[in-house]
Amino acid sequence: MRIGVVGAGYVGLTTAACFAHLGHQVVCADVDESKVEALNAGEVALHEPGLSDLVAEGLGSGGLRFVTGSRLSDVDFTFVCVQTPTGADGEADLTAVEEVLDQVSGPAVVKSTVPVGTAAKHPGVVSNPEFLREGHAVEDFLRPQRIVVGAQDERQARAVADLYGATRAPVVLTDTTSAELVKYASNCFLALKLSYVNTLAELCEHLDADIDGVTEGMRLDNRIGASCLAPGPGWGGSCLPKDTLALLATARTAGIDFATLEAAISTNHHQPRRVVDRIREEVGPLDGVRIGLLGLTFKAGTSDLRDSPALVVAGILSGEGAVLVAYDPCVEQDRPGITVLPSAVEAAEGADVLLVLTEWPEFAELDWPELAKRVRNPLIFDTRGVVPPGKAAEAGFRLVRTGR
Ligand SMILES: NC(=O)C1=CN([C@@H]2O[C@H](COP(=O)(O)OP(=O)(O)OC[C@H]3O[C@@H](n4cnc5c(N)ncnc54)[C@H](O)[C@@H]3O)[C@@H](O)[C@H]2O)C=CC1
Ligand SMILES: O=C(O)[C@H]1O[C@H](OP(=O)(O)OP(=O)(O)OC[C@H]2O[C@@H](n3ccc(=O)[nH]c3=O)[C@H](O)[C@@H]2O)[C@H](O)[C@@H](O)[C@@H]1O
Repeated sequence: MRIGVVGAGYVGLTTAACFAHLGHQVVCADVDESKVEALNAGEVALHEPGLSDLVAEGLGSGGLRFVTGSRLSDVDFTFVCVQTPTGADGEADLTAVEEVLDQVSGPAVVKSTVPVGTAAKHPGVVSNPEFLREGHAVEDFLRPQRIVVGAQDERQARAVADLYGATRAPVVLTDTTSAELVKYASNCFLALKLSYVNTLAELCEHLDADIDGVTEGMRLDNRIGASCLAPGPGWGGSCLPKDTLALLATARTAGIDFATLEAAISTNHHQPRRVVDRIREEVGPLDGVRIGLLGLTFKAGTSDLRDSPALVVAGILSGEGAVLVAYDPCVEQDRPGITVLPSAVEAAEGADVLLVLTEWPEFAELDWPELAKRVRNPLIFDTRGVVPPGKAAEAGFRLVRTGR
């Protein structure tokens, strides 16, 4: 099939490259001219395993090309993959989506996360929400756990589902409104789980229990499931925060009191402050205290800093006068109030505290004796549970772990 994709961000570029890999003829448009130029030269700025290879494969075979703009012609389907940031009152801002939909001539398929009821306002528009995780975008697209397609008639829905043919995932065909709600319902459920576990971690600290043991016992129950049970400095990223606010706004408009979702959001706001409070309890006032941050991205496996809880924690620390340096395997540029250094050892130089904010696996393998030589005070706060307690203790560090 001839597939058009509008938007070459995380979702659009992955969609375009993967559909080309599945044998379709794909053209991907973006308004960002420099992005399009780089992509046509095979340069992929996103840190996504396998994505550069698929883009190179598509460009090489002629099955994938990039153009500047929003309007595509001579395609069988146009996938809309532009951003939907938080707008007024928490609702998703549909400016970019509406702009693209106004220009599509043939069948349009919305992959962007849009408020429930959006597709129904546009005759013939199909909803096909995307569930990929950053850092696993290609893997999740090619081996999805499900494909959800909402359409006004079943034949149209089936035609869109068939585009994924080779992925053999379970397919849910439904109406557009339900498909749009599946997306928000899923992201918000993950947020509920994460806020629940972050509060459990806080409780563990007061009860002298160990969150790792607690979640190990929970995750063996299939009904609970194994994912989203690792506590951290709060959930972030470009989607969970905006999608929780958007569903809450939808519920408010419908006159529904979505108390569990509201609680998940307010619990999350409390997490960065909790990290800072715990550090202050240990070291006293933070003015002039040098802190070596390990990790800045919103989670491991991505270079994405959008809505990163690590940056929220850093902002509070900096507001209290702490001096911040950082190391992150995927971040090179300084951030406001944070000097970014090229290695963990350099971030440890002269530090009063080391603070782990992202669960990069390499943080489990750091040269602890070398770090211990560099710091001024051998104290580590680990909000992600990645630092091996035995090795840290052997090197002379005192380790404080969230939820333990
Ligand atoms: N990032 C993720 O992991 C996931 C995101 N989503 C949803 O997918 C949508 C897109 O998200 P991302 O890919 O992260 O966004 P992004 O911000 O990375 O990419 C959006 C792209 O669209 C382009 N664009 C904007 N307006 C345009 C227009 N009128 N014509 C052509 N191009 C235009 C931008 O230049 C940008 O390159 C959002 O609704 C998001 O909620 C859904 C699942 C996963
Ligand atoms: O709509 C979206 O954009 C996507 O949002 C999330 O994907 P993503 O934002 O890539 O991140 P997750 O891996 O879900 O993590 C979200 C946040 O929760 C945190 N988290 C996750 C898991 C966990 O056990 N503990 C934990 O603190 C992460 O550090 C991160 O800050 C969903 O997992 C995807 O299914 C969805 O498609």
